[in-house]
Amino acid sequence: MGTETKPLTELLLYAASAAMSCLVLFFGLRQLDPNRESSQKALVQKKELSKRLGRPIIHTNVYEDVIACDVINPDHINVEFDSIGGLDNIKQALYELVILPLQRPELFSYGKLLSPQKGVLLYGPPGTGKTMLAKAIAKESGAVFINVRISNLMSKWFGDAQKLVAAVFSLAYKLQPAIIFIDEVDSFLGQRRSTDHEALANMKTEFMALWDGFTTDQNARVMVLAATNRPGELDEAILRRLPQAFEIGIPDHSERIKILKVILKEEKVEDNIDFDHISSLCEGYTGSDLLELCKKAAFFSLRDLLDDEKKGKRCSAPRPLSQMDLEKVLATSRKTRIAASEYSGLNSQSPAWSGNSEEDQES
Ligand SMILES: Nc1ncnc2c1ncn2[C@@H]1O[C@H](COP(=O)(O)OP(=O)(O)OP(=O)(O)O)[C@@H](O)[C@H]1O
Repeated sequence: MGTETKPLTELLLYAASAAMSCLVLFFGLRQLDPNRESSQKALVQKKELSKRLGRPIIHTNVYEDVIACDVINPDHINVEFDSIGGLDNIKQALYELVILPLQRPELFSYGKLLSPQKGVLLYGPPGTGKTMLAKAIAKESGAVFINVRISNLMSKWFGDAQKLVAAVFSLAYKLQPAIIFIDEVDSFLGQRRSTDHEALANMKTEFMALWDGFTTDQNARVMVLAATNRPGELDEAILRRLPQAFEIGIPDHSERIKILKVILKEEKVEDNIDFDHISSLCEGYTGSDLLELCKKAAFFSLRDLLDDEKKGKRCSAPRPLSQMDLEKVLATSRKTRIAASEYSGLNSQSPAWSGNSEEDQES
């Protein structure tokens, strides 16, 4: 090898080792990045969202990326108003107050009287369908559903919680129409206590300020839906921002019939089920209890199929669910109005707007 090629070889070697060092540094730092996993997840979500919106990926900051993980594309929500049994008056009111302004904002631009609500509260016992209703609203209005998890904001991102709260609103604005859903709102925006951590107090203040900003912005197709089992624990300042509140109470007899029919709509069931009778055996049951009842009842037909198989019979599918299956479950469960009584105990100091409760209507 000639003496003139030696410097060239050395140069190449230097270049190769410098390139290797850069690569090692680059990949090493990427591995050490604590936000790597959530950024990757958020990028996938962003691509999905941009596909639905039919436009390039929106520019987001790192905080919005974290929130993007909790954004649900309405096309992927499998709950619609028809999947909810009962609550007919509430569904109608929510259509006018929430869905219409998101779908057809131009209708609400004539004068102040028709200016859209920016926040609605759903309150009532657990399992009565508040989350389901919020998702159905997002589905029906084509709005992205941002499920704000306070635990997410407060846990590993504790120091940045205020920035994350800001990101909830800025992302909602970028993706509008959008619904910001805050489940268990009392745990986040409940009455202020002297024991509240400073970060939580700051987060609440930030949330209220941003919310007020949206309320006055006519171009924002963003709605806050809040849900709680403990309306009595909400801060006065929050109640003022949620003038429209709906009690999602324990269903009555006719609503239970509707819920049972909705739950069993797509299932294989016998034609002669006496829904009126079954409903009368389910006093105090919530929609969630009724779902559990039907799930347990469905196991009887599965057990029959397995028994038949043991006896050497060939069965292609379990038999349809029968009235007897439902009655058997009801006979073994001692479920009464526990949920209802717990609820009224929890909310003995009900706010002024909770006057028309299920209990009142029935008595
Ligand atoms: N009115 C209803 N019609 C049909 N199904 C219902 C109804 N209410 C509740 N369910 C069933 O119960 C499940 C639980 O309801 P959901 O989570 O919406 O209740 P929730 O009021 O938000 O409860 P929590 O306060 O515990 O969050 C729903 O996913 C649905 O399957």
